[in-house]
Amino acid sequence: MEGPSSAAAAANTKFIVPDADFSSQISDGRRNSGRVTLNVDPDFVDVDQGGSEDDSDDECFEDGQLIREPRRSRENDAGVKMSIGHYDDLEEDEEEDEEEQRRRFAEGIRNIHQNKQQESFDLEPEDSDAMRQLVNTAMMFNTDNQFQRIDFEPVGKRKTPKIIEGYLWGAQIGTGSYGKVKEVIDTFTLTRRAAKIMKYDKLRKITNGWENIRSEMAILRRLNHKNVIKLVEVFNIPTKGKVYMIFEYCIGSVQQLLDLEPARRLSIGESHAIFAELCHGLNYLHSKRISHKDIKPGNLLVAIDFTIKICDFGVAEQISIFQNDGTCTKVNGTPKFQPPECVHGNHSFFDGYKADMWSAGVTLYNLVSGKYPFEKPVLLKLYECIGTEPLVMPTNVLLSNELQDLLRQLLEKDFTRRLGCQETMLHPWFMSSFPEDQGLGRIMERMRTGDRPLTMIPSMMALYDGLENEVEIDEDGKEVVLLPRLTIGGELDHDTFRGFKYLEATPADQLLDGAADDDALNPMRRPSSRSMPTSAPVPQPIDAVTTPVAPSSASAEFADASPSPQPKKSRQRKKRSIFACIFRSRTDSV
Ligand SMILES: Nc1ncnc2c1ncn2[C@@H]1O[C@H](COP(=O)(O)OP(=O)(O)OP(=O)(O)O)[C@@H](O)[C@H]1O
Repeated sequence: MEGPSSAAAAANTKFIVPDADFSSQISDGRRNSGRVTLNVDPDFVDVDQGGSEDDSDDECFEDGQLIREPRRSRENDAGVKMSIGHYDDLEEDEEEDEEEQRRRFAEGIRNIHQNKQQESFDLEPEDSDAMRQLVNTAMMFNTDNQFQRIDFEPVGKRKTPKIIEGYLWGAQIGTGSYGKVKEVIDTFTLTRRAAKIMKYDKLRKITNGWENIRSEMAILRRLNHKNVIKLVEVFNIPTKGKVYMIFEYCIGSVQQLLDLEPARRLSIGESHAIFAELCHGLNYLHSKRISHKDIKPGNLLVAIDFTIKICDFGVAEQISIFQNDGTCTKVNGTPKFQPPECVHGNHSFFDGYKADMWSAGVTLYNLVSGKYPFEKPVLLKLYECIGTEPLVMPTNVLLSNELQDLLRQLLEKDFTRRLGCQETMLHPWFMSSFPEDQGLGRIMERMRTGDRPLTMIPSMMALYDGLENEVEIDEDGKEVVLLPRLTIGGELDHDTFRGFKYLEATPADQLLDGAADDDALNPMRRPSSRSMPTSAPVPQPIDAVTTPVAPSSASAEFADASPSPQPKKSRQRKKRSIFACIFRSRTDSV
């Protein structure tokens, strides 16, 4: 499929761009309504929709074609309990003043939108002083019944917060040949995500750019496995000329792990742990008749719970169900990881599954030794080397006989004799275990303390600095400070900034802490296509539909999770800040 020749043409393209129906939907709803709604309550139950959100990700695709899942119109969110700009059910209590200020804030933001006609409100250098003034007016907060004005730093030094399609944008966390990858937080589900941003122009310039992206989306939406990256959502903004793919968030790639090591290699136990997860992911892909064709450490991401996720399906191929083998004809991938049958020109076809196993073999070789089995500075020489030269085991590390045997069988030049995925998983080295401290433990420690803090903090500060403590009334009627004020004098107060702890905590920490009962460590998210993009069963909040629920406490998930015949006295929650929700959410990988 040809890529659209212009943004206008893109708007008519069925592949990514919303169809006419959707265009009219969004003109009613959020996109053109000029409203920014930070819908931040994870307990939110959409009463209008009967508490059951039938927004499975399948709506993104119709007849094999990708269509944009329309965002629900904010006009219908009468049931929203904690969304800036919607306070239909606002209880009259001592906090109304503050709510009033929030409403004023949201109104200011709406003003900006009406004037600027775009989803985000980041100021570019060419923006006028008048516009800046307008933003300043909108960014007023009230801490002690006194308006405060946020002074803009010189434009260019720091961008103002940006919210696009409900995602609050953080910093760039990666770059690929197709575009940038940025960290975002979904303000609906309050989950950390990674957004891959691709420009139409760039996609047009890359050979098969549009085809590859389209194929990546089509393949990814069918996949649901713990070792395969999850595609949460896809949308585009024709006026910006950009396509956005929202993925589950990962803290880094295996390549980054290797780069952190002085010797550029991992221990045998670490390599084994990563290779085992890679094989589980590949086995799943092959069972779905998908050949990845670009397996390498750079395309293995490490999730926050330290599972390995295969990513980058740009050149992956869906093998026809009418083929009884993995025959592929299109050669793609990274040269050093390509098998002889792809680079040597002796074959008119190759087995995609076996090609993946070769790449997995090169990856394993690279993990344990930091070297590549076939390496040459010039591409043609490299290809010749892969096709003809015998495999030599690395000399910088001592490999066990079993590991050497596995490498030989994976890096077998004759693909008909090469090990398949299931055979690999039955190999003695694969099945052997390693001391626990040689597994991913060391990696976990390193990455846990690595440089992946929440990069949206400055944006959240700009939007929410000055909010009061989050308070909850417990069962005895006592006030419990759930989340203390996060800032002192415009600076993050690290002593009270519990979020960092939660963001960095592992599930084991939670158990050790005995904190599993703590609300703050049990993220509650409403069921949504955004947090459950796959075919995972969505809990049906029947109780929530039929039973009137307390406005701010009982979520559908809660209702489901509390089947006790003696209903507990529901907690009365005064208010909840976006910070608290975000820190609860961490990532849905956990
Ligand atoms: N879900 C994610 N979470 C965290 N970081 C990510 C995520 N996806 C991608 N990245 C980072 O962004 C980088 C580029 O992503 P990706 O490989 O998907 O882009 P690409 O354009 O397809 O790249 P390539 O040049 O390999 O084709 C990755 O190496 C990784 O560091």
